[in-house]
Amino acid sequence: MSNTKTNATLRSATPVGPPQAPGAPAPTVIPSRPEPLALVPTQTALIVVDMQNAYASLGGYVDSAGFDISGAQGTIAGIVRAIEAARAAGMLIVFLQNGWDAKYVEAGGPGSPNWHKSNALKTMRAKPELQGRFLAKGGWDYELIDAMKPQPGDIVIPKTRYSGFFNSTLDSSLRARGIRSLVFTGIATNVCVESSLRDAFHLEYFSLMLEDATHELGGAAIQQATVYNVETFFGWVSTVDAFCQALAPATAATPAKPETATA
Ligand SMILES: NC(=O)N/C=C\C(=O)O
Repeated sequence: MSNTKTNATLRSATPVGPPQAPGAPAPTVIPSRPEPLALVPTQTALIVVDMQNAYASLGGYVDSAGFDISGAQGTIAGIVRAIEAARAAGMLIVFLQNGWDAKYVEAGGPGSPNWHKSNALKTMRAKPELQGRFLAKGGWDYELIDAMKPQPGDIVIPKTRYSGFFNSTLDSSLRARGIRSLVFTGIATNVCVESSLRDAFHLEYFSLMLEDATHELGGAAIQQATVYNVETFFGWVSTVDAFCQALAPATAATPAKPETATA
């Protein structure tokens, strides 16, 4: 929770959200900071960022590279609850999946900043016995964790860089379905979640981040930095409990209608 003076001053009780055409379904108001956010569930997608063994399982890439993922279990439980509530309310569920082909061509060579900054690539270069282990399509590390297997109607979108919008079909998939608002969950708060949410802002989506359904790479202060950035500059911040409770009436009124599977 961010307690800055600036945010306290700018907080408001009046809901905001995408404009609605006359006759559009009534929005659901999610308690959030700095204002409540009004979302129409059928025009909203829950984005699950990179919940792969690489980021959420012991022995995966970030664990092997030395990051602390001891909090990931709580994050997983929060995401599972958010997915269930979102699906029941008729929201689209989108799983982002980060990685590259088995030969790492998509990762870029020394001419790409990704080659120099990716801790997966750096760890494999430092320990050649691990070469091919991390984030390679077809491998265990790349797979979504067991708790998050997509269901019919969900969408899985591969990506090769931190932002889910870069060189991917995410934006066109959302626009084709009339999606105006996004709810962000996943790992890592400060890398792929924040990169994707920032791009969503520039593409005119209203973005909500569920802070307890995200996990950082770098420590608690890093988590707070992203929460501050989202709340102050790029979107809105809420919790899994607040999200699920707000959607409960919508869930009762709107039976889930899965779309044609594209996963
Ligand atoms: N999913 C992520 O936030 N990834 C962060 C770092 C990486 O992929 O190296």
